[in-house]
Amino acid sequence: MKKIAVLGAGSWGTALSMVLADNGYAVSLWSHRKEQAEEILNQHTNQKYLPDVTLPSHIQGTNELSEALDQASAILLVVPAKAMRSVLEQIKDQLKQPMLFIHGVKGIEPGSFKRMSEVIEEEIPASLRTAVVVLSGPSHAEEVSLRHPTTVAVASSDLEAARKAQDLFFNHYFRVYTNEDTVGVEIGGALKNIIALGAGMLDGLGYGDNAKAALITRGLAEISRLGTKMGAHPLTFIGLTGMGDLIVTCTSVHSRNWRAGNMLGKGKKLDAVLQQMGMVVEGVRTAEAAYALAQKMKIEMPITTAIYQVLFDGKHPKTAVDELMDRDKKDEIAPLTHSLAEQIAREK
Ligand SMILES: NC(=O)C1=CN([C@@H]2O[C@H](COP(=O)(O)OP(=O)(O)OC[C@H]3O[C@@H](n4cnc5c(N)ncnc54)[C@H](OP(=O)(O)O)[C@@H]3O)[C@@H](O)[C@H]2O)C=CC1
Ligand SMILES: O=C(CO)COP(=O)(O)O
Repeated sequence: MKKIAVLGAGSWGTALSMVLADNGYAVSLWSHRKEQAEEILNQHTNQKYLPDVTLPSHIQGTNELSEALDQASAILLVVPAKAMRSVLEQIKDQLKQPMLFIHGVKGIEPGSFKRMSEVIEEEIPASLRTAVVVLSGPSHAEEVSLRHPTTVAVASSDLEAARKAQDLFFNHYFRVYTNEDTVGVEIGGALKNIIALGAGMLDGLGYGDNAKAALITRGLAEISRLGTKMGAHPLTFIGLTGMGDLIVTCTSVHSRNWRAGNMLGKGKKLDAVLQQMGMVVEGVRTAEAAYALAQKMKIEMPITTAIYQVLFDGKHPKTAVDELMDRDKKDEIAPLTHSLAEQIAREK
């Protein structure tokens, strides 16, 4: 039985381990907390992150990175974005041969504002990695752990590596598409969390479906503007990892970003919200990163800016909505066709 090392034993690392175990792989699921690793190993549960789920017995919990990596044929990283670099620093001296690196992280590194595949490529020497693949799409861990039908994309500039990742995860309830646009898949997956915070705020304020549809659609427009400027293919944003993930995260009660936004919309303070969540809410730090990138690259991102101001400048969510509605009159499509023309020119 081939072995996969899964690093990060939160909701998503655990749910993806179940998919791999269902596909016949032995999974070594690493937690940085000893008691959690022992719970997974001995009780076959992960009560904090996926209560009421029984894990297949060939998912072995471990607190030792060396044990997780021993004999593994691929590494799946599923830690919060802010922890990615430190986990890579801990594993790089333990790698004995080049490995396939896959990550399922939807965030941008705080401070450097780098995408996760860039962080992996910086930390792991080329001689120790065969390729880097990102797995992303509309996929709440809670539903995957119930084996409900789910679709995702695996993206890499190395299409063969993406196909290998597709083979690892693909099964009758987990349908996996390949994509060659790593930038678009990573930017869509990370930035949808900011819009999901906004969706929660709208619901918390008591607004309806019109406002939510507007937020999702115009949110996607500004994500696409930034993403294409960073080199993404514009069509990626209407796929699973763009529009698909926006739909699920902005409308599902499973979404931690939506739930956090909802509490903010009802007037709770950010610190209290994050404390109550007790799980990663990637959209908060990603809002900081996207706001900084938008300023640096001179991209208009009014919704991201408004959410940033609610999170960090104490702006009331209702004031943010009012200001967005009162902005200058615009054309809907012209700025997008401009980005598309730029992309076509780049590809020529
Ligand atoms: N949940 C989901 O449905 C999905 C999540 N994702 C993405 O997956 C990534 C992980 O999220 P998710 O699993 O949901 O998060 P959770 O909050 O459920 O779990 C995070 C896990 O990472 C651990 N962790 C925190 N800091 C460190 C560190 N410094 N070193 C090692 N481990 C650490 C936590 O440990 P501790 O318990 O000690 O805090 C916990 O086990 C995020 O980028 C998220 O956007 C993507 C798709 C779906
Ligand atoms: O990315 C996700 C679903 O596709 C999970 O979103 P949350 O982190 O908001 O729960």
